[in-house]
Amino acid sequence: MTPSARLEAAIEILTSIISERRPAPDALKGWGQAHRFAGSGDRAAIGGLVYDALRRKASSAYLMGADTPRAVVLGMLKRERGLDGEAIARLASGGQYAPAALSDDERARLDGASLDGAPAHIAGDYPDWLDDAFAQSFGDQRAEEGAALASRAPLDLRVNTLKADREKAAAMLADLKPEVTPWSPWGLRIALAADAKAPPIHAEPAFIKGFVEVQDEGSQLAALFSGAKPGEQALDLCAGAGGKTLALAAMMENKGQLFATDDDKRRLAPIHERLTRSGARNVQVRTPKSVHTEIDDLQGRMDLVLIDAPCTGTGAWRRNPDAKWRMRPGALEQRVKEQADILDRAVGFLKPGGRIVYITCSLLDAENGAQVRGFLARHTDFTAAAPGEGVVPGARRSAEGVLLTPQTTGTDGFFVSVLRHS
Ligand SMILES: C[S@@+](CC[C@H](N)C(=O)[O-])C[C@H]1O[C@@H](n2cnc3c(N)ncnc32)[C@H](O)[C@@H]1O
Repeated sequence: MTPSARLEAAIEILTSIISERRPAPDALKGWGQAHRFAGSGDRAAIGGLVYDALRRKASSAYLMGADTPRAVVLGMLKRERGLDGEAIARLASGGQYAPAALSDDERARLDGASLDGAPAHIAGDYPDWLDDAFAQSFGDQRAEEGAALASRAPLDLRVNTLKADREKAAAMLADLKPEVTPWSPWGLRIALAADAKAPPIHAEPAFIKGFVEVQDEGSQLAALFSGAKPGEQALDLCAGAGGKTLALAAMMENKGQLFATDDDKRRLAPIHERLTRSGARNVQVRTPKSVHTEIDDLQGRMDLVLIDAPCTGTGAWRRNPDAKWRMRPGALEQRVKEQADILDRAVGFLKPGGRIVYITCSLLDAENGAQVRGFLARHTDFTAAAPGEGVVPGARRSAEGVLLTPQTTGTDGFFVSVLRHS
């Protein structure tokens, strides 16, 4: 396909995402099935255009003075890809399979429009209704924080120290030019170009042998900040597919016990294969039963209960730009209630002096600082602390926890609080 035809396809797919409220992966897959002639390079390039348009939807529409899918895609080429009016006119040529030729107004906007004077939620590309929440978290930095959250994320890997060290893993992955991540002691980073497909990391010998796992550096740091130690008794209460569990297991060097569970057995299922590959031998997976008795025997026995809580996922918008425009206020209320319930449940599993490490991939105070303040008000025998002092100098620290963001630490957004029983 020509670059112009890819652009036309991206406009068509964005139309289906916006007008039919279709999830982006679903719309991209549907288009691929209906256009079998498109090769994998075409599909990756079109996916890159669609995701970049979603990332910069509000600011691109503002530049173009219209919020149609065509305007958003054209504006994105200027805003995200740095193309000038001339280059965009060559793509939108009006030729066969190409988008219609630029109107005079479109051309004028692509040549001259800017974001000067745009409100924070436009310059930061986040939903208008979240502006108060962003202001609470970031004050007058919210446009910059939002813009960083709208950027493309790299591919981060965590080196599994049960099997390899960073040098060895990097040498095995040399073709992909991995770089050491700035903060995590286990991280390797692979930069992704806009049109490049993510490398098939699952097919790399380093992955197959369990030397590396895919994990954002922010998620690695959240695990690091748990302070899990060899010999401890630890419970990962929201283990999901096991991203944090695997990191904790490596920190514990196969000594002590790590229990992993989750409310949803389908989410938990992939953990078994991942644990086998990792060489972790001190992890017991407790699959949920219909009546929740699977971890009753752990009451009062844990040094550490990790809660990687269900949350709005606002911190992961770099990876899932579709989600930010689909999020609704009711989802935040629901998550806040679930988080409070899980925090209260965790208390019973601690031994005296034990700690809860509460993690979200949210940037919203309701799920972070306010959630911790609520917990402390209900449980006066706990204190809160922000972990990781000196590890990540740019991160925002508060009495309740530490907040990592794409803008300050170059990671996904993560909040971590250590709640210690006194
Ligand atoms: C952020 S995800 C966990 C991600 C995982 N820890 C990782 O690092 O890959 C949150 C998880 O919490 C689970 N969850 C939601 N409500 C829960 C509850 N009440 N108790 C336990 N787990 C719950 C969800 O099924 C989901 O897998």
